[in-house]
Amino acid sequence: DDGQGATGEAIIHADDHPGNWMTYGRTYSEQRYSPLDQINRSNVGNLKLAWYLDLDTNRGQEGTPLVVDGVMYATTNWSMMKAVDAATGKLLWSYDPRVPGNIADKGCCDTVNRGAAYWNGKVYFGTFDGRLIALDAKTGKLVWSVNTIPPEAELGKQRSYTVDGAPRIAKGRVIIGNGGSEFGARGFVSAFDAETGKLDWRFFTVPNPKNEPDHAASDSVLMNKAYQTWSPTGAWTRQGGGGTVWDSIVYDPVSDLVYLGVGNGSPWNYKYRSEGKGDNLFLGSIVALKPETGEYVWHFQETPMDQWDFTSVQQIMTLDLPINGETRHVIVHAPKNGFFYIIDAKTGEFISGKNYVYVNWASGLDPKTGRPIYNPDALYTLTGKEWYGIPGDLGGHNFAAMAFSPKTGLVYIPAQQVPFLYTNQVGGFTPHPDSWNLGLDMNKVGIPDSPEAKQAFVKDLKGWIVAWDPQKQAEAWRVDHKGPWNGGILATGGDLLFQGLANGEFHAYDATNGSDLFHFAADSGIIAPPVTYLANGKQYVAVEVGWGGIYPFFLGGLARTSGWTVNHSRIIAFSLDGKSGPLPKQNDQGFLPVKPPAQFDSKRTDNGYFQFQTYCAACHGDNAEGAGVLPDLRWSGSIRHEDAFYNVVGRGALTAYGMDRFDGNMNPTEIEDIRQFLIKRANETYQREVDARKNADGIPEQLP
Ligand SMILES: O=C(O)c1cc(C(=O)O)c2c(n1)C(=O)C(=O)c1cc(C(=O)O)[nH]c1-2
Ligand SMILES: [Ca+2]
Repeated sequence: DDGQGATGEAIIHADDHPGNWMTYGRTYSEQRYSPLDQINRSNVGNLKLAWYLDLDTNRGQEGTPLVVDGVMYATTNWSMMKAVDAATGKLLWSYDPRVPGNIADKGCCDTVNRGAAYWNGKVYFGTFDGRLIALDAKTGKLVWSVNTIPPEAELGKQRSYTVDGAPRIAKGRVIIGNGGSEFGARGFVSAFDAETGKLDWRFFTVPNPKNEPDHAASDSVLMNKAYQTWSPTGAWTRQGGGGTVWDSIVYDPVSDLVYLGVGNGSPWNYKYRSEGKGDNLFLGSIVALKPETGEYVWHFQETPMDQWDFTSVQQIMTLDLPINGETRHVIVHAPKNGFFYIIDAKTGEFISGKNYVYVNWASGLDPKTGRPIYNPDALYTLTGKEWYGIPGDLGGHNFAAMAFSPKTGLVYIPAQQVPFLYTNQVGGFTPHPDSWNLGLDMNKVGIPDSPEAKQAFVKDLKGWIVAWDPQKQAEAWRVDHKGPWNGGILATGGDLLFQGLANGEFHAYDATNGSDLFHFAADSGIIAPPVTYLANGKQYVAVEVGWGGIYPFFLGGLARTSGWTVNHSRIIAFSLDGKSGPLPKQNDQGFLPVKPPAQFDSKRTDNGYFQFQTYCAACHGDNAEGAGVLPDLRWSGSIRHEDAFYNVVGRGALTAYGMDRFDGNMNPTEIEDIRQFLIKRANETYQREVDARKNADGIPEQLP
């Protein structure tokens, strides 16, 4: 017995039953390539909607649905699970773990969920409040549920642990990480027995603040190797250090290793975090572990001294690649920092790396070690000056999955350009409970303030597919999109690529040259990756529709430049003989501008802006302009009266809908300052937004 079990063998031999999609990236290699070819270049133009299922959450949908023997298991926003007849879209059962509404603000980036794992008749998924749940795949009944966050993780006022990534299963162990590095967190992953839910091992990705044993699998490597790369007294000792594993965890049966994609530092500010000293292992790294024990095997650090939110959590893919006449089993990786890495999957040896998007923070990688050659100006926490970084905190590529086609030899990356203005917090590191704690000036970061700089920033926003040739380490061709934050990619044996876009269109492209062969109006922005499967012998392509995630939350109104849609979250599925026609017409005007109160106290609006940017902007949009996912506060009824506003923001009248109460963070005067600021912003922008609704695309001509 090699410990794989029947499901492990089925995933390893996925191509023997290509009708299923049994794990997040379809195979352990996470290539997101399906050999199915009933739908191909010659007939994809006839693709039709086969069914759709409206979801009960109109927020970001990032899930990869699994399909096992004709049943689809889809996770949706607020950590809900739905089992659906994959041929008809009929709901078979659903499971709501009842995540408390007031914890939406404990995560940085929308209450999303990226998917489930399947093993031996059970489906597994994580919840935003930190649980891992196993359900009977047939009935949807609870088998077990565990809290993945240990008490010793110190869930304190400044710490936060949320789970939104898909669990992966290696040799009967369910492995799951979490998010939280924007608030304060110490990253770790846990492995649970798939049958019983019993904790098997745990691995912390950054050292114990006192360099003491955690009695975890990571103890020896952290104490012997990692601790020396941190200053002993930096803010990380209180703030956790970061390194959350919030997305990619991959088991590779060829090397028999588990790979973790490790996230950014906490706080972001390297000067405050580690007194400007050390590489800070294992931030921005891939770490390889033994699946049975969690024992450390190797690591490769992509971003030493992280200060840009350059997570290496982005999808880890393995493939066999001819390099200098020899086939090597490698990891290919396109993390946020903008470089495409090829790494030996067994040893972690750096083979090569090249930027797949424009980058200004490094001029390249050292050809021997793979260490970035820094632009000194990019080390803004050391220079003390502002830095307009490309990529910015959202990366050249974020959670949207890339795909590889063994037929073309190309990797297809949903790439983007979203700059970020990095500005240090002055006067030392000051954390705020329940807020992003970056060590950056929240009034100045992100998007530049002056109208000219803002216009230039909008011009810099870009989104496209890079077809990347890993053998040449060069771009083969590209498909341009309207803007950033488009969906993940699926490649198929029909020589097709499928991708949903931020502007609400679903497309099929020719995998050999990018020609646009099919598009469908899904009416709402798509950020999730499509899957394909067979039901009753017929090929379907399906995707979750729903606009959200961090991009529209934080960029707010500017995110509309990717294509304005109003969110109606759904699962949609296509086949060549689909009969479900176009989607029904829905409200396509979004949150309509409502004439605001005329009066506001201009002595209070500056502090209101400060409080808003600190506590509200990450969800309700920079400078109070919404992007159509959560309520646009400029037009909210509650800004019309001081008490009404305080009931929502201070006392939590809307906690059931995901709006936490903030009376523990701000006093009534500060909350009223925010209301005054919102009325000011509503007056400044009302006419522009009314006029914008008359444009065909609903986007203001003058942004900002
Ligand atoms: O540092 C972290 O712990 C953390 C967590 C998450 C998350 O859990 O979703 C994101 C990020 N960082 C992040 O940097 C990021 O760009 C991001 C985008 C998204 C998303 O789902 O839209 N999540 C996250
Ligand atoms: Ca982060």
